[in-house]
Formats: sequence, C-alpha cells, structure tokens
Amino acid sequence: MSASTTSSPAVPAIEVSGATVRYGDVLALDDVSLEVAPGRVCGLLGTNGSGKSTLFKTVLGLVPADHGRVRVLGRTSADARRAGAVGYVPQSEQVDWAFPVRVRDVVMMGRYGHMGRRRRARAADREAVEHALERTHLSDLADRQIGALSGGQRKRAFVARAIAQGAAVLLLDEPFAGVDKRSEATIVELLRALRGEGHTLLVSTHDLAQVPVLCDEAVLLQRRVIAHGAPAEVLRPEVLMEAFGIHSDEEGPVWTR
Ligand SMILES: Nc1ncnc2c1ncn2[C@@H]1O[C@H](COP(=O)(O)OP(=O)(O)OP(=O)(O)O)[C@@H](O)[C@H]1O
Repeated sequence: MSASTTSSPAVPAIEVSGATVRYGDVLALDDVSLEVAPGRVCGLLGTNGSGKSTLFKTVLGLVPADHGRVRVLGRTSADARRAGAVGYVPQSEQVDWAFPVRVRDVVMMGRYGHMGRRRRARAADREAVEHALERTHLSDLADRQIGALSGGQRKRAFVARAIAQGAAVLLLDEPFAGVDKRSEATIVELLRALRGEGHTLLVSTHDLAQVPVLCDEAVLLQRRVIAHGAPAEVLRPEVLMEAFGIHSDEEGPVWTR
C-alpha cells in the first residue's frame, strides 16, 4: 500500500516551528523547530525526559503547544488526524495491555477513520487489516488477546495498525525498545519498505546503532533541538559528547547518562 495522502515536495510532511510545551512547571519543549520532508525517515534521539514523546504528542495535537505552529502535510494536527494522514505507534508503557482486545481488533482500529460513524467494517477494511497482519508477520496471532503477546509482537501489532490506516506520516515512539533481534529485524525491514512506498517516518530510538541503518536524517533533542542533519553529522562523537555525554566504543555509540 502506498502513502495515501500525497503532497507537493515543497510542503513539509512534518513542520514544527517555535513549539514550547509545558506540563505545569515542567518545560518539556523549548522553542523547538523541525521540518521533515515527505518520504524521509528522521530519527529522533535524546536521553530520558528530553521531550521525544512530548514532541510526538505535539505533532499529533494531543498535547497543546503554548507557542508555535505545527503542520502535518500542510494541515493542522487535528485536520491531519481526521484525514487519517498521521499514524502513531506509542511507547509500550502508554498502552493498557490488560484491555481485552484481540490483535486483529487493534489493527482494525487503524481503519476507524475510513469507516462511517457506526464503524462497520467493509471488505476493503478487512483486506487492509489482513494485509497489515501479513506484513508484520502476525497473521497466526491475529485472534490472540493483545496482552498475551511478547513485547516485540505487541510493537508489531501497533505498526500493523498504522499500516492498515494507510497514513502518509508515521510517528513511532521507540519501536525497538524491549524487542528481540528477530522482531527488530522485522520492524526495520518494514520501516524501510514503508519509506520505499513514500511514507514519512519520525522514529524515536535509544538504539543509536540503528540510526545510520534506517534514517536519512537525525535530530538530537534535549528540550531544544541540539542538532539536525545527516546521521553521520549528528552522530559525530564530539556532538554526542557535548550534547549528552555519550562516547563511542568498538560496538558503536554508548549513552553514559
Ligand atoms: N503528563 C505529564 N505531566 C507532567 N510532566 C510530564 C508529563 N509527561 C512528560 N512530562 C515531563 O516532561 C519531560 C519530557 O518528557 P517526555 O516523556 O516527552 O520525554 P522522552 O524524551 O519521551 O523520555 P523517555 O525517553 O524517557 O521516554 C520530562 O521531564 C517528563 O517528566
């Protein structure tokens, strides 16, 4: 399935300009500006609490910015969500895994925007769900309760939901956290395929070794944007050391705080 909402290359897929977000006294984002062009994969890097999830929620319009402007494919966040143009894979901690729902039902949620008010699934919706389950290698687990899956399988179920939605812009909050190497490889392969189909991806990760493999560009966030550019530029040891106190060893970059 190719990206369902296309746009002129001149219109950024994601545009955040001067966004400041507070939770009470906590300043989570401070004057953040970021543009991601359509069809690009952008890695979002930062230590715990640096504002990555807040940035996703701001792009989705779930957390309001005190100042600044957010556009997704030239639309407001609310319009982009209504049009199904933006899909979200949340962090695992943000999901209630005890909620009694089957994997197939989770993936079907991605189709809600395509259904009428009564949310009656049509053949096209069922086909999209089966296709997404196949692409994420979850067809055999489709009738299981979501809470009865492994961490990696759960992640894949949410990626499947975003695929079924057909969103042009996908926001993935730590898709590799807590997944084994096999699920990680499946997810990387999928994300690359989605990129090849013209989707735009913003992917947060603590796995720095994954960034040059997957991403066209990377952003270092520490409440503010510290650096944004090609992975090789952003992952330079001196930039990481200055921003986060990260050093490299023979296995790649290592977070030290
Ligand atoms: N609902 C909330 N209420 C109050 N403070 C919050 C809330 N959500 C996040 N914060 C605070 O905002 C800051 C940014 O949090 P955020 O979750 O965006 O960071 P993150 O980079 O996604 O972190 P992690 O890597 O641990 O997921 C942190 O100081 C956090 O404690």
